Amino acid sequence: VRHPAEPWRIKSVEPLRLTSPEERAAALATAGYNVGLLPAELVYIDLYTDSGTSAMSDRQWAAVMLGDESYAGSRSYYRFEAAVRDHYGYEEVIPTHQGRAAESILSRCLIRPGHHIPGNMYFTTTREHQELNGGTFHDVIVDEAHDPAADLPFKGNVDLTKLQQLIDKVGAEQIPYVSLAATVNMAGGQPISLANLAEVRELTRRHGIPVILDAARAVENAWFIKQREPGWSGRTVAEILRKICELTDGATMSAKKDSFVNIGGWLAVRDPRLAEQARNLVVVYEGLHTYGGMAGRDLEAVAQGIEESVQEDSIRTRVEQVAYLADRIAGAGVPIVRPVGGHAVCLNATGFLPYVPREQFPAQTLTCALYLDAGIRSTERGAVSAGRDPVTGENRYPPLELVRLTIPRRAYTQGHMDVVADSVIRLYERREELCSGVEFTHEPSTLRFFQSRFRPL
Ligand SMILES: Cc1ncc(COP(=O)(O)O)c(/C=N/[C@@H](Cc2ccccc2)C(=O)O)c1O
Repeated sequence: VRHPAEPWRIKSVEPLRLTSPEERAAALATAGYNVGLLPAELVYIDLYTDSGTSAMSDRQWAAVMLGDESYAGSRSYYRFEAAVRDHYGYEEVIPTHQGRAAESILSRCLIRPGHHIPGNMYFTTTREHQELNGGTFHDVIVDEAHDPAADLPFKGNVDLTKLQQLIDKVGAEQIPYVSLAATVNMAGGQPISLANLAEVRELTRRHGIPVILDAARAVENAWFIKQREPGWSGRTVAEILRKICELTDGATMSAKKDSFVNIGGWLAVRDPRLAEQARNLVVVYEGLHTYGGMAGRDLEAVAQGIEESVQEDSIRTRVEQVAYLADRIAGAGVPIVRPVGGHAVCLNATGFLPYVPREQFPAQTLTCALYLDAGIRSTERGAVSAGRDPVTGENRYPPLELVRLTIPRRAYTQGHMDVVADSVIRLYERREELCSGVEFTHEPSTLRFFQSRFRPL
C-alpha cells in the first residue's frame, strides 16, 4: 500500500521533540503508567486521539477571524446551522461544546430510569450518559465485531435478531431510542452499511422507536460505503452522508473528529418539541442555544470544516494514510483488527502479549511499552476503558483488548507513520520479553480510563 499524496501542502508547522529513553522512563513513572497523564511536550508522535487534534485549514483559520461574537443570533451560528442542515439534513440544529455534551443533553431529554438503549457496541461517554440517566445499554452489534480477525466489510452492523429480542423482552415503550454509531470506534472504526441501517430503520419504525446516530466519524463511514457497499461507488461521499442521516431521527456530533476542529459539537433532531427541550438544557449547561458552549469563531471553523470534510480527496487520503500504517504493521505479522478502520490501526494486545494475563491489562501494558520505545502515545481500548459492571462492580473484560493508534487528520506525514510502524514491529519482535503487566494504584469510579494510575508488576 502506497502512502497517499495529500491534497494539501504544509503552510505552518509546530516543532516536535524526541525525548531520551531516560526522560521517557521518568515521565511515565510520574504519569502513573498512564500515557494519558503525560505532558504532551514529552510525547513525540501523539496517537492518543483523532479528537480535536487535526490540523485546521487556512480557510478555517480565516473563518476564525470572521467569528461573530454576538451573544444571541450571531452570523456565525446561522452559517454553522446551514452547514449542518446542508450536509447532515436535520432541521433542528443545536450547538454544544463537544460530543459528550450533546450526549448528555440527549440522554437527559429521552432517558428515564429503567429504560433500555440498544446500540452497535458501546462507546465510553455515550454509555456513561445513558447510565447516568438510569438507562441500561445493550450491545446489539453483529457477533463478528467482537472478533479482531473477522475481516468483514461492515462489522458495525446491527444484528436485527438481537434488536428484536430486546424489544420483545423489555417492550418498545422502554426503549427511548436506538443508539447507532457510524463508525464503531471501540470495534476499531468499523462502518455500518446503508442496507443494515435501512433494515434497522424499518424494524424500529414498526415499533415507533427513534434512531439516533453518533455521527462523529460518519464521513469515514460514508467513504467505506462508497468503497465496499454494492451500488454506491458512483455516488459522492456527500450524497452518501446525507443518505445515512436520512435513515435516522437525529444525531449527536463531536465535530472534533470528521470536521477537523479543536473544539465543537452539536445535537440535531427533526422533532421541534425535542429540539426545544434540548435547547432549554443547552441554556442551562452549555450557553445560549445559538452558541452552545462555543465562541462565534468556533462555529465558523466547524461550518468550514464540514464543507472540507466531505471533499473526496480529503477523506480518501485520510483513510489511505491509516491503511498505509496498517499495511506496514500487519506485513510484519503483528495481529491487528481487521478490516482496518477509518481513524485508527488497532493492535490486538492479547495476540501481541499472550503472556500478560487479562487481569494485568495487556493493552495498558502495551501503551506503556510503545511510549518507552519511541515516545509514541497510543490509547488503551480494552478492560481499563471498559470499566466495571455498574451492578456487580466486577471488571468487564471485553473480547477486544486493543491498543488504538489513532491518527489525527492532516497532522502527521509518512515519515511519522514509518517511525510508528518500526516501533510497533520492534516491540513485536521482542514480545517474549514483555510478560508481566500492570496493576491499579488509583482507580476513579467514573470513566477510569482517563485518570487511572498504575504500577508495573
Ligand atoms: C464515537 C464517539 N462518540 C462520542 C465521543 C465524545 O465526543 P467528545 O465529547 O470527545 O467530543 C467520542 C470521543 N472520542 C474520543 C474520546 C477519547 C478517548 C480516549 C482518549 C482521548 C479521547 C476518542 O475516541 O478518541 C467518540 O469517539
